[in-house]
Amino acid sequence: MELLNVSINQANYNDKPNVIEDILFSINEGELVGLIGPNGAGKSTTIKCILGLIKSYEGEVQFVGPDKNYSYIPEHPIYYENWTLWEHLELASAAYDIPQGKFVTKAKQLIQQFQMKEVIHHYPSSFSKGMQQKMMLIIGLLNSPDVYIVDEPFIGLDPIATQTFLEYLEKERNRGAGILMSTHVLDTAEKICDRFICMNQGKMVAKGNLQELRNQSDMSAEASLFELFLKNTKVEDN
Ligand SMILES: Nc1ncnc2c1ncn2[C@@H]1O[C@H](COP(=O)(O)OP(=O)(O)OP(=O)(O)O)[C@@H](O)[C@H]1O
Repeated sequence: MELLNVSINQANYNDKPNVIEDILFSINEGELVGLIGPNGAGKSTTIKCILGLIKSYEGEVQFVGPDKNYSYIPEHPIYYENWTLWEHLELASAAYDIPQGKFVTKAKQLIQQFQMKEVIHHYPSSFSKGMQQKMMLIIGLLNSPDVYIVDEPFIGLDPIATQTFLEYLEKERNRGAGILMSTHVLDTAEKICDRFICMNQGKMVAKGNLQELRNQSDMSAEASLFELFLKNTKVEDN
């Protein structure tokens, strides 16, 4: 069953027209879709359109079915300087309207799993980049949404946190959540994603599962996601 339908004809920033064009895909229940492409390809812009942060795009983004909720895990940590980790979680819980008992159990479980117990009452400005990223993951995972929109979650995470996050994603997929995840970490994406959307210079240049990408790209049955990425995003020298 479809959870999210994205059909963007074009989007622009004030001074830049057609930053992305003809982006068309959907996310189904229990599916993890990888959004890949070089720096500046338009992945974050696509995500911003989905989140409603770019008002001037042409097209439609539709969460299918009644009362669908989503979580956004940003690429760059966003936080309030004067609020502790726990206060951030309380704020998120209020925003998501999570019952108090359920919130406390889930928040403590996530804090334990992401090894942040020691800093539960500390300010995120005192955290390392990876710890700030873990706080973003914990906030994003708090409300068990129907859809996750995740923008490059892996940068700065240590291997244990990466493993914890991947296990969580797998659990959430089994529950039926759909996930759109932008990432440059192609070896991980190759292992965990069901399908891929490959963007280059604002356009979708390939989409499908690994085998479909290989067929579309005229590559062998052994071609890795990295090789498919290179083939589809090659910039010709003038
Ligand atoms: N706020 C902005 N104002 C103007 N142009 C922008 C803005 N944000 C991004 N762009 C431009 O839009 C294009 C797409 O950028 P976007 O951030 O979507 O790429 P990306 O695929 O997410 O890249 P990366 O992998 O580096 O995060 C780039 O040419 C970029 O310069």
